[in-house]
Parts: sequence; structure tokens; C-alpha cells
Amino acid sequence: MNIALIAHDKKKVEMVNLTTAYRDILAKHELYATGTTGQRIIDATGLPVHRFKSGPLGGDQQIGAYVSDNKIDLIIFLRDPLTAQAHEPDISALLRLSDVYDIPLATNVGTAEILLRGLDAGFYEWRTLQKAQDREKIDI
Ligand SMILES: O=C(CO)COP(=O)(O)O
Repeated sequence: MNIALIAHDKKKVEMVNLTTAYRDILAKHELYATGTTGQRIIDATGLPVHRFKSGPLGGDQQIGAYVSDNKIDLIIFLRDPLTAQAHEPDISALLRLSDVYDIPLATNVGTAEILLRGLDAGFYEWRTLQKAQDREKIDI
């Protein structure tokens, strides 16, 4: 599965702790991240992460484009609910697209842990089927 990892500045330590704790599960998947978050994860875990631009410079929108292309299966977006973000419209757009395409998205560590454990337990096999069906539709 393709997992997108994003954390606002005040949540980056939580993201590092989460990805370190769940390194073994994450290692089985393809990881994508906004620029700074991705670098922090690489430094902490050594896992390969495809890094997009930093969030304020368009990284959230790049991940949104991947969601609309059916290339992201799960999103962990540790948002800072107490700090205004200059790129709030980009953040809202990504959250909206995750709902448009029914992509599971966690905005806090508690939910993120459940999603990652669910992923490892095989709860997302429907995504594999859905993607195969979508490919068939495109082939027709
Ligand atoms: O701002 C962000 C998401 O909205 C995160 O971007 P960075 O990972 O580059 O800090």
C-alpha cells in the first residue's frame, strides 16, 4: 500500500515517534511525505520515503493529486489544531479529496495507530480489489 505521512511542525516529534514505533509495519509499504516531514522520518527510521515539496510550498496539493490518481491508500496527517497555517486551503483540499475517494485518513496519533494496526491485520485488502477494478474500468 502507498502511505502518505504529513505532520505540522509542532507534530513532527509525534510523527517521528509514531514512525519509529511502527517502523516494521511501515517498512512493508511505500511511503510518501511532504518535504520536511519526510526528511525527519528518513533521519529517524532509515526507511525510504518519497518526498514531495514542503506543505506550504505545495506538498499537500501534490499528495492530493496522487489521491485523485488513486495512488495513495492511507494518509496520516498529524495536524496542529492550535496554530493557523498560511496554506490552510491546501490542507482542507487534501482532507476533502480523501473523503471524495474514501481514503482512510488519521489526523491524530490515536487514530493513526488503529489504522496502521488495521493495515497490518489485512483490513485494507478491499483497496487492492478496488484498485484492480479501477484498472479494469480504465482498460475498457
Ligand atoms: O505543512 C505541512 C502540511 O500541511 C507539512 O509540510 P512539511 O512536512 O514540509 O513541514
